[in-house]
Amino acid sequence: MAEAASLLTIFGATGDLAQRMLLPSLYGLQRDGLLPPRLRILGTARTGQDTMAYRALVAKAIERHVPAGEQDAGVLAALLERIDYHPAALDDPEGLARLGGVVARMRAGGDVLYHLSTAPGWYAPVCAALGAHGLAGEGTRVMLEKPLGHDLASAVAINDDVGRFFDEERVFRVDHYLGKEGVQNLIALRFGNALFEPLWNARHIEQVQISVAETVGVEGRGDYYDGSGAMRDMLQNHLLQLLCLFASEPPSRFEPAAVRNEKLKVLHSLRPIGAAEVAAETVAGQYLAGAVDGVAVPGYRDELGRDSGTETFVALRAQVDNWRWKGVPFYLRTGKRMPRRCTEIHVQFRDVPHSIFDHGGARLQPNTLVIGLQPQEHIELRMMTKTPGLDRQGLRLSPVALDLDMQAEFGDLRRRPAYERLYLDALEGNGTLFVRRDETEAAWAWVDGIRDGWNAHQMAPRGYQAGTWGPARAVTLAERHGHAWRE
Ligand SMILES: NC(=O)C1=CN([C@@H]2O[C@H](COP(=O)(O)OP(=O)(O)OC[C@H]3O[C@@H](n4cnc5c(N)ncnc54)[C@H](OP(=O)(O)O)[C@@H]3O)[C@@H](O)[C@H]2O)C=CC1
Ligand SMILES: O=C1O[C@H](COP(=O)(O)O)[C@@H](O)[C@H](O)[C@H]1O
Repeated sequence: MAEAASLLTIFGATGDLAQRMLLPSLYGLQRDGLLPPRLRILGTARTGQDTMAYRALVAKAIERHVPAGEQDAGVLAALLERIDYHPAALDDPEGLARLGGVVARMRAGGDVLYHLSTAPGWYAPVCAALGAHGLAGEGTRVMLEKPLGHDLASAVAINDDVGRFFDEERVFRVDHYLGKEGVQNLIALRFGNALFEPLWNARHIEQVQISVAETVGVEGRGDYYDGSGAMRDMLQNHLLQLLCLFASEPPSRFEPAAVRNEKLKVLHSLRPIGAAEVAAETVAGQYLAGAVDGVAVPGYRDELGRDSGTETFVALRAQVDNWRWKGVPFYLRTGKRMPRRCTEIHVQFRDVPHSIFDHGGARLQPNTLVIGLQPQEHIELRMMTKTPGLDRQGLRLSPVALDLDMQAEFGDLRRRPAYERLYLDALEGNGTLFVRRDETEAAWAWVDGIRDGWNAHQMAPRGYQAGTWGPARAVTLAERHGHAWRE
């Protein structure tokens, strides 16, 4: 493991992501005493301001985005004490050279973590400038925000540009879902219990559903989102990462190479969905005006203020062609303006081979396991049990849920932003919960095949009313195979 960084330099330190997520996460780490003791933080952006003005912006961001019950003047003061600001326009070589001087001074011979929280178009010039000033060598690492390209070719170009200055072990590609407690709990559930592994395969599992539903629309990010859509914004990264963690073989260790090698094998086993399959195996949708939580909301095009063929919903049936998963459908879906916010994995086990309880029309229901990631973390195992009481026809059975509620189990848990985990790990040089180059490129290759198929058929997204679970066609996608989405 690398030495803990002595300097964190955040590019884009005045931006929305920095204010809503990054600074509150650093505050959380400061509060829990988890920041490396010597760590200094250097914020940089285009805005011309001094350190005191930037510290005032940080204080305001903490006040707005950290829950009131977690705010503490002493913690804030200690965090602000670590922070400096230096303005630099990324298209100004002299400005970048001056910034380089500040970095060289502040790192004081220690390791540096650069977090590029800017538009990806800046990654290449920033890395080149760091390289030119001798600030990209050993002891430095770089954390990259998504989107990492909009297709395979653009992802390769970004990776090549960054790779000219930073070796792969020093590149930390963010998928913030990997920093979520619930996602790490999926890893714990699978590899910390002997119970599930024997059942975790096509012999015992009938179907798997991975749903990431959002109630929000595009929230002022319309310009970015309209060039992206649900497939590239969510499915290419977050949903495929969840699929990989669910479906991978057990890694030999919880360490970067072992975990990422196993995830990569899953991506390579995904059966391509191309022009011949897209109509049957995928559904794209775009929300129309409707109501979410009883509040009327406009349609996507009205929100955007222009016409658009971008999908805000996608559902598909994926197949992982390997010994473990042959024949098991993985239904993935994600969408904006759904009825409720919910990220969960639903596993349906196979029916019992022969039922001894088939009397009076009674039917056994298959066991199900629900791994809830958001908004609450919970694990629910649904099993058939005897219905209490007497019945002339024999035993009657009912489904009952064994429910593990993490809040109830572990007390009043603080909801940690994913970036707390990600910063902690990147500062210490641990890439286990970051995405390796080959993973992101394999994910793009698979998604590009689907998008090429859509383009070949000129498939336009189907409308769905805001506040519903997507176009009716998404229901038939599963029903055709005898399955139903869990809602
Ligand atoms: N916001 C979000 O929820 C999410 C964002 N991301 C990604 O994070 C990155 C940042 O996003 P976000 O914070 O929303 O973007 P913003 O547009 O809010 O912020 C952009 C930041 O980049 C700086 N910047 C822009 N142009 C220049 C320039 N020429 N020279 C120097 N600095 C410049 C801005 O500085 P200044 O203010 O001084 O102009 C600002 O600090 C993007 O890659 C985005 O895709 C990923 C997931 C979610
Ligand atoms: O990466 C993204 O994720 C958010 C959803 O993240 P969550 O942590 O709130 O589940 C999504 O809204 C955004 O469009 C996307 O870029």
